[in-house]
Amino acid sequence: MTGGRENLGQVKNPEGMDETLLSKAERRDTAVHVQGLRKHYGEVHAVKEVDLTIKAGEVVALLGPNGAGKSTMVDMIVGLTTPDSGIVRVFGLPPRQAVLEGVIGAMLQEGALLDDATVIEMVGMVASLHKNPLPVREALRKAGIEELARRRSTKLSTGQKQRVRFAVALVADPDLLLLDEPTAGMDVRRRHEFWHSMQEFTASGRTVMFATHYLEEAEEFADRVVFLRDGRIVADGSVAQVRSLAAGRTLRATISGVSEPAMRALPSVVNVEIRQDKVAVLSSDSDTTLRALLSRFPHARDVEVVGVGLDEAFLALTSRTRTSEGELS
Ligand SMILES: Nc1ncnc2c1ncn2[C@@H]1O[C@H](COP(=O)(O)OP(=O)(O)OP(=O)(O)O)[C@@H](O)[C@H]1O
Repeated sequence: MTGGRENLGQVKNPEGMDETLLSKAERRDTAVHVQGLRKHYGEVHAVKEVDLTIKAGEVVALLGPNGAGKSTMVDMIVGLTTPDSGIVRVFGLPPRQAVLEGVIGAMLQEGALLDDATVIEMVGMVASLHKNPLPVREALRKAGIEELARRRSTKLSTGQKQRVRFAVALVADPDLLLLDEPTAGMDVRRRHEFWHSMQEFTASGRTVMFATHYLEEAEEFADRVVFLRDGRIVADGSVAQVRSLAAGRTLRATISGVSEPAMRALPSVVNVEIRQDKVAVLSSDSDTTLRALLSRFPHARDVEVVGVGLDEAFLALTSRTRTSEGELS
């Protein structure tokens, strides 16, 4: 750590948890700091004890199946949902303060638009709430909706509404953009335009965290992928790690009397599924795994090796338990 640290001690934050104060330099370099975050709704534990740090300038995709807790996480980072316990800091600030200071721009799934206002009026209203907003026309241009400026929100398509929400998020000229399924409802061309605008934003070194169901988007636009399942981070790695996993192969075979630990013990095995005597093994190096499998189980029958799609890699990842470091192996 560099100099300038103001306080190295542990303090009690308002939620009653210990928190290490960040130095000025760390506050500048750490876009999101989440520690021991939990949220439940009745019986449902939407987010369970999540720790996450995002450095300034990172583009992070939050992936996970329906109900994994992605929106709850995003809502807590934006300050719309209060955690049961845990800490959230955005560039060292509590979420609501970060929003008020224009540090966070958010584009949420259910972000309401005013029926009677035009697009330019809505974005203008939000701009007037911030200290140093972008000129409204510039926010519209960046979101690719200049031509919709005089349109009322009742006359917008789903994809157009998403882009208006994007302009609302951009107009604060934030350091961190939080996006919850930003391209939902957009066709392929609009999706590309959207991500093009986003790249313009990230090129200036700003931080983005987006929740998505689309692996291709995560692969193409994120530096880092965080997988959530059942309210926990089950994997956290660079896009290169995910790519190498997706470049793996599945070996299928029929092996009588097979056990999961025996299959997991084979080299380069990432995931194992067994149904009766049918085995499917996800491998990051299928040649090595195949040689070991045939040597260990010479009676294996119907052996085949097939490519793994991103979807399969994703399912394998989200069905695994987290390693001690939380990294992809
Ligand atoms: N306001 C709420 N009241 C009750 N339960 C909720 C509420 N919000 C979320 N949940 C529950 O918490 C869990 C996590 O939901 P969340 O919306 O965070 O997941 P998600 O990963 O964003 O899902 P999706 O991809 O479907 O949007 C789910 O079981 C959901 O039903």
